[in-house]
Formats: sequence, C-alpha cells, structure tokens
Amino acid sequence: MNDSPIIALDFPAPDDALEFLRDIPGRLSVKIGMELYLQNGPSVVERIREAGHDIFLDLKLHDIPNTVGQAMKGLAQLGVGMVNVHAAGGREMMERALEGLEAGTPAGAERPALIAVTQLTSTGEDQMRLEQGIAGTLEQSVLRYARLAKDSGLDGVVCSVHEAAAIRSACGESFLKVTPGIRLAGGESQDQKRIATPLEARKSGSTHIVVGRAITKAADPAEAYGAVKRQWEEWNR
Ligand SMILES: O=c1ccn([C@@H]2O[C@H](COP(=O)(O)O)[C@@H](O)[C@H]2O)c(=O)[nH]1
Repeated sequence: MNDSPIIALDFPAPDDALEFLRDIPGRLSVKIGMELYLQNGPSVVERIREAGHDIFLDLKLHDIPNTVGQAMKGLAQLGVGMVNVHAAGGREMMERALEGLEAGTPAGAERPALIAVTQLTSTGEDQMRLEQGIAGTLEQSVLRYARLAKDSGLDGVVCSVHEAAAIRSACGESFLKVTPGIRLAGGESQDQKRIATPLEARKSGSTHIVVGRAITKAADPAEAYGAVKRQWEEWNR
C-alpha cells in the first residue's frame, strides 16, 4: 500500500462507507475492520475495492497457528493490500500466518503485507501491567513484539507513534510501522491512550497512519482528511 493516510471505515454497512467515501475525491487508502467486515462479510471488501480504493483488512487474527494459517489462505484471495494478526499469538502463529498468506495469494498477484499488532493503542502501561501481567514499560513490550514479528518474517507492526522511533532503530526503516491513535491537535482521545498528531507520527518514523473518527466524525470529513494529509506530507523524512 502507498503511504497515504489510511481512513478507518468504522461503519456498520457498506452503503454508509461508500456514501462517506464519495465526498473525498481520489483513490484512497482505507481500513476495513471488524465492525464493517463481521456484519457484512467478504462482499464488503469487493465493493470497496470496486470503488477503486486500496484496503487494509484489519481483523487482528489471534488463534492457534493452524487456524490462523488456514484463515490467511482465504484472506489472501480478497485482493487487499495489508492484513494483520496479534503478535501475542507467538512466533509459530505468525510464521503459519505468513505461509497461509503466501499459499493463498493467487498466481501473479502481490501478496498482501502482513503486520502484527503489538500493544493496542487503547492500552496504557497500568492496564498492561495489571491486566496482562506484563512487567516493564509499554515501550519494552512493544519492542519485544516488534522484534518477534520481524524474526517471524512479517513486514511490520501496528504500534503507537510513541514507539515508532525505537522500532525504526531496532527493526529498520523499511519495517512497516502502522500507527493508529491519530488526532488533530486538540482532538479528544476518546478510548485511545497513546495518541499523536499526523505531524508527530511523520517525525517519529511511522510509515503509515490510520485515522478514523478524526475524519469520519468531523463536521467536514473532506476538510479533515485534507488537514491530516497536509500535515502528514508537509515534513520530509
Ligand atoms: O492498536 C490499534 C489497532 C487498531 N486500531 C484501529 O484503528 C482505528 C482507529 O480509530 P480512531 O477512530 O482513529 O481512534 C480503529 O478502527 C481501530 O480498530 C487502533 O485504534 N489501535
């Protein structure tokens, strides 16, 4: 996928998503997550793809290695640019996910990028320690998952802007750092704990940003998308 801001299409129905997209001109990078996919099935991917957009299918698979590997064979046939798993599923699960994706990608087509969620951007350090029982800092946990994802052959991770620079040092420039939790200055954090602006993301080494409500719930979504894109593009890495 190219590096334009990825709009999170968190809508209940394909018609809502497509109507929203009609107001923003051009070929866009979009994310289909659980809300849209689980209520509508694979046909929603086809409809958004037919409208000309590039898709990150954000289903965050996390199950035993065999199940994830087999599921990835199916997802590989949907024509999306990026899919993901939870790094907490472990090395064998990630390796089998990659094998499934490679096996399922139609001949002549490009394999979707495979990335792993490290710690959700809605997770704070206290929650990680108290509820997940992980000691140390959030950055240490994210870095551990990022290294594991890289060693498992994955193309990158989902992380917050706050860990992007450390991941760049540990895993390299080309390892994808896809960062949700993006807000324009002064925007509400809502359920997110680790937020940042598009400019901060750019400066920190994020390779992609994922933006949902800051655009989809804005009074003027096209204007909000333009503001995000301008900030994201104005600073040269
Ligand atoms: O760690 C993660 C992983 C995925 N997401 C997804 O990104 C968007 C963010 O939406 P906002 O409205 O911009 O907060 C949403 O679809 C999440 O499922 C994430 O936020 N954090």
